[in-house]
Amino acid sequence: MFAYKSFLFTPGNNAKRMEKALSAGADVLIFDLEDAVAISEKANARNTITGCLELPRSCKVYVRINGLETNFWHDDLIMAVQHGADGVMLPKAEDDEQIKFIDKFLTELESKQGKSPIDLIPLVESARGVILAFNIACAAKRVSRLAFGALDYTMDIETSFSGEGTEIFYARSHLVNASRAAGILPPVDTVFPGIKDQDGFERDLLIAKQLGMFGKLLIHPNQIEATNRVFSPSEEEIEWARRILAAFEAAEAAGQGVVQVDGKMVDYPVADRARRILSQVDRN
Ligand SMILES: CC(C)(COP(=O)(O)OP(=O)(O)OC[C@H]1O[C@@H](n2cnc3c(N)ncnc32)[C@H](O)[C@@H]1OP(=O)(O)O)[C@@H](O)C(=O)NCCC(=O)NCCSC(=O)C[C@@](O)(CC(=O)O)C(=O)O
Ligand SMILES: [Mg+2]
Repeated sequence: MFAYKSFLFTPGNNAKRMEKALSAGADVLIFDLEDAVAISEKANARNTITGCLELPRSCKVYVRINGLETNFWHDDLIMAVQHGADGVMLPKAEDDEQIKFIDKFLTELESKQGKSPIDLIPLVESARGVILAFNIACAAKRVSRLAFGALDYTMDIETSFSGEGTEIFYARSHLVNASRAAGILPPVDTVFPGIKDQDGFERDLLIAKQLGMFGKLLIHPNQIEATNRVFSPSEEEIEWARRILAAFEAAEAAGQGVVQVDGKMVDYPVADRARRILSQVDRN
């Protein structure tokens, strides 16, 4: 599974915006049936998304279904599988039991409809979800990665979303650690609500990247460019990786497992990081 960088949410009852989003440059669109759609609009949004899923597309399209605590999730899932969504996002993901339940439902639905398995991204956005993140990540093979929802999470832990990252430092790091331990892709970071605060947004991207998260949930097209840029290797990183690998491979050929480059020690983990950067360049 490829590690996508930019995931743009678009409300599922707005056909014009969903259609436009298809060419906005995000790796993934998330047509939303949950918190961006009023209760009275849920059935209309499901029909509107059905139409948009039929449109030709060069990006992936996921559907954020309603949570298992609602009466909507069942029809949401059937629509997503029936109309060829590339993945589904489960909001308010709290534990592995939920994931196993969804996985079983999807497996039965896919075999009935002769469809291949759809990707599942649990959106972790509560204290319980964070503490059980490892169990959630291991609960089904179709879970490619976790996503973090800080707006609901900060409400759940009775604080507020500062935009500086202080109050979500632990949750972000815990999701990174749980994902690595479970052997799945790094988690996708939370939305940043300040759609006019480009500097704050870019700072938030860099903090998330440094903590080991990869990719970001977005709420506006003007957040796509910075996200794709920050989560792609920079020219400096590519040049550094090439230099490190050349020096390390020469040292290794001479029977050494460690060498100094630019005044810093380079051993296997550093060389592996350089290889990972260059392999991401090839994939991009
Ligand atoms: C905020 C606002 C209403 C502002 O609208 P405005 O109209 O004032 O924006 P403008 O700047 O005037 O738009 C300029 C041009 O961009 C187009 N355009 C704007 N937004 C677009 C878009 N999203 N998709 C495609 N196109 C778009 C627009 O159509 C126009 O196109 P055009 O007319 O052609 O020029 C709008 O952005 C919006 O609805 N955002 C998505 C909100 C959403 O999905 N929330 C749920 C997911 S988060 C969540 O649930 C939290 C979480 O669960 C998860 C977590 O945290 O990670 C948690 O718990 O934490
Ligand atoms: Mg939420």
